[in-house]
Amino acid sequence: MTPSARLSAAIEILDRVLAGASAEQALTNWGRASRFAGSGDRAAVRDLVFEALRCRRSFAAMGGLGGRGLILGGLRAAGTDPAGLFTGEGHAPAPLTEEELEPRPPLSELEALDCPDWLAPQLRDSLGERFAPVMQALRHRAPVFLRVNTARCSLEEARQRLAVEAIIAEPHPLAATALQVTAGARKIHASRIYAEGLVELQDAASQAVVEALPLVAGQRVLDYCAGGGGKTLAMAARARLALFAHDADPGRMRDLPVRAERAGERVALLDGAAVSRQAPFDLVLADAPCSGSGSWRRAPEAKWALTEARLQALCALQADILDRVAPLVAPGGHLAYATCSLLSVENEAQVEAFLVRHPGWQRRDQRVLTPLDGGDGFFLSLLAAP
Ligand SMILES: C[S@@+](CC[C@H](N)C(=O)[O-])C[C@H]1O[C@@H](n2cnc3c(N)ncnc32)[C@H](O)[C@@H]1O
Repeated sequence: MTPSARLSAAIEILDRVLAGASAEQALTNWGRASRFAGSGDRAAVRDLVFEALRCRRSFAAMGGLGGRGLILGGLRAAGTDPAGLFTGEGHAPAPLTEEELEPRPPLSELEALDCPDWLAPQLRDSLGERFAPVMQALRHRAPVFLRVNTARCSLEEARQRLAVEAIIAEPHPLAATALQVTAGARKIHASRIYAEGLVELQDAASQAVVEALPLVAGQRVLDYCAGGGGKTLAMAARARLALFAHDADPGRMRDLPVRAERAGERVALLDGAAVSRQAPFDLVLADAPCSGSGSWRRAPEAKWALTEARLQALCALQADILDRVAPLVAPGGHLAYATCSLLSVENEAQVEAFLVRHPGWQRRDQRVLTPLDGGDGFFLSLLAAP
């Protein structure tokens, strides 16, 4: 595909996303219908689509809010003259209209930061002086991290084995298990070391959260919002635990048994009734559903889909989950509350309110990570039961 044809493909996909399709689904559908596109084309189109979604507000201000406008705005933001690519020849987008050629006003601060107006006060309050740098960081592609299963393989051994398959990775200070992949990331899924369960794709901040948990061999541990089980498996690699996983949507844990087997671990999946039967636990991790604001680099659509009503509903759900898991913790045990949110209303405020509702509980540790630390934004509060 020519560079212009890739732009046309991205425009078509973005139009579908703006009409309500998920980016992943729209990219998959386009890929299936475009057998002519090679792997380089697919990767380039994917990058164009995700960049436009991360920078949706600024690109729209520079080009217009539609697939064509976003791609146009993205070219202008990069200092590329769109006229050379929007030629109308072959599969290129049509030439610019007179309206598209009209000068645009300079970007406002929030436009330039790709920040929704309604959320800016909360993000400013939550992040303080880190507000602008964090919002800037969220406009760029997230790094790729691997978690090395250090129960079975050292970081250096993993690094060398990856290098043999042309995957270049370096240790990262956020977590002792983390390798940041600097080249060859697309080869990871097909690599032998991945098939053997010695490495998993996992953000470094997620790894740091698990590293901060007081896990000791022999403990009974419940991952209450397990999802795909990224943190469940990271906990399994830290110590020999009796490990249980639950999720309100059991379908999300579908791949967990296979992933656990690949890692050489055992995890018992529990439905709601089984959770009560198996309680109490020495540690319950509640990696709660949240705005996802810490991971907007990876899932940029979530930034534009979030509304005030949705945020309120998420906060109510988080409080409900905290109240449900508290009685599952053994006396003196721990409840670890985590979110990938940057908003204090989902983090510190949620924990403060829990401590008021549950006298006797004590906060033992609390950490806030932002993309400025290298990985996704994450919050962890470790609470000790009376
Ligand atoms: C942030 S995700 C978990 C990610 C996962 N821990 C990981 O590391 O891959 C939150 C999960 O909470 C689940 N969830 C939502 N409401 C819940 C509830 N009331 N009880 C338990 N899980 C819930 C969602 O289905 C979702 O899988």
